[in-house]
Amino acid sequence: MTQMQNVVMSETKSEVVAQNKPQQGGGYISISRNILKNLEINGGEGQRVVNGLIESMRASSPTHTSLSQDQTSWILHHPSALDMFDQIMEASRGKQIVMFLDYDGTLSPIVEDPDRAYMSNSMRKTLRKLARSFPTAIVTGRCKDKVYNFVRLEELYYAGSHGLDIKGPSRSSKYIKNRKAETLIFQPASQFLPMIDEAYQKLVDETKSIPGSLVENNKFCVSVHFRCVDEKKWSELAHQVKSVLKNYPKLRLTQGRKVLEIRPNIKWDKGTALEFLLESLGLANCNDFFPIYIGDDQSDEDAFKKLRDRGQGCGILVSKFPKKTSASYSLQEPNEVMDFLQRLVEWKKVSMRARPWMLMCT
Ligand SMILES: O=P(O)(O)OC[C@H]1O[C@H](O[C@H]2O[C@H](CO)[C@@H](O)[C@H](O)[C@H]2O)[C@H](O)[C@@H](O)[C@@H]1O
Repeated sequence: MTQMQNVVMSETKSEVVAQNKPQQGGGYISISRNILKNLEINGGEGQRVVNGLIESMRASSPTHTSLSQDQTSWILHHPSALDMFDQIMEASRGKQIVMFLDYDGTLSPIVEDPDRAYMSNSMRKTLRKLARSFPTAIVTGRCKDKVYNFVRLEELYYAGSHGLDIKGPSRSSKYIKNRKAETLIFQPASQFLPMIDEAYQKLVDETKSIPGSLVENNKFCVSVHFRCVDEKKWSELAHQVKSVLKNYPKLRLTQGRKVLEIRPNIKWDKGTALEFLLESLGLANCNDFFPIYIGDDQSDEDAFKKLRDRGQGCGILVSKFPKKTSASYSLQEPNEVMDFLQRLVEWKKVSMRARPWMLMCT
């Protein structure tokens, strides 16, 4: 391994198994969502709800190995964005491409220690070029400052805490014409800050007895990681999280990759953040733009769905295995994301050479 920390190789498949396990009334995800919905809205119904949460956590255990959906049929429905590159570019013809990128699992490989989820230098170089070619935003569950420390590019938009903390580029890019965007700062849940801080502290205290658990303060949301927790302890952890949350009906619980995420119970997610950013770019009400959103996690589904509902652009899911998704295309891992972004930059260069007048409309 060349990374500073071992990249987690085995987990994705099992998570996907969980999400595709067929159940009455829909796939695993919908059942899991109902469970979470209960937790969110009613504050839960005691043991039954906690059991549901544990089941959902357990379903992503590495001991589950069989896939319920055939890889070949899934890839037919979600073909590789690299294989479909020309078709995607054809669909964007005459439109301004706008790039939205998730961070963990998309720009950086999944690792055990969230503080060491470094992005490679070649990915950084690629991103820099990308931002010179198209307006580019990072949309992440991480707190904005933390993700900025990993990415370190001033020319990007950053939407941290699942879009609850948005900031425009501090260095201008020739492709960002809306000068107001450069001073953009938006925090739709700032009144939740004291509550989140308090809940964070309580979650730290409550879960400290569980070896391997890690509570991360992402400013407008809190992540309780269980990637390094022995599966036998997941039930205890779920109980602890639930017992803290019952005192915070204004917070809701969602689940990502081996992580429980606690956030304000407001209608704001990566999808609404995407819409907000398009608006800030002055693009929301016109048709001549083409948003591309690339992400790997459950929270990215809100953005994929938003694009589908608007009938604009496309979503690309980063996954090696079949997953229920609203994205149209797939890429297997961050290295493929980098290849795709590099091709975009090249494509832009070539089309500028061929049609320099295009500079007028990009
Ligand atoms: O929206 P994202 O950028 O994908 O952020 C979602 C969560 O990402 C991070 O956790 C995930 O990546 C870690 C590092 O690879 C991994 O250890 C963990 O298991 C994953 O869930 C981040 O640490 C969380 O705070 C984000 O909510």
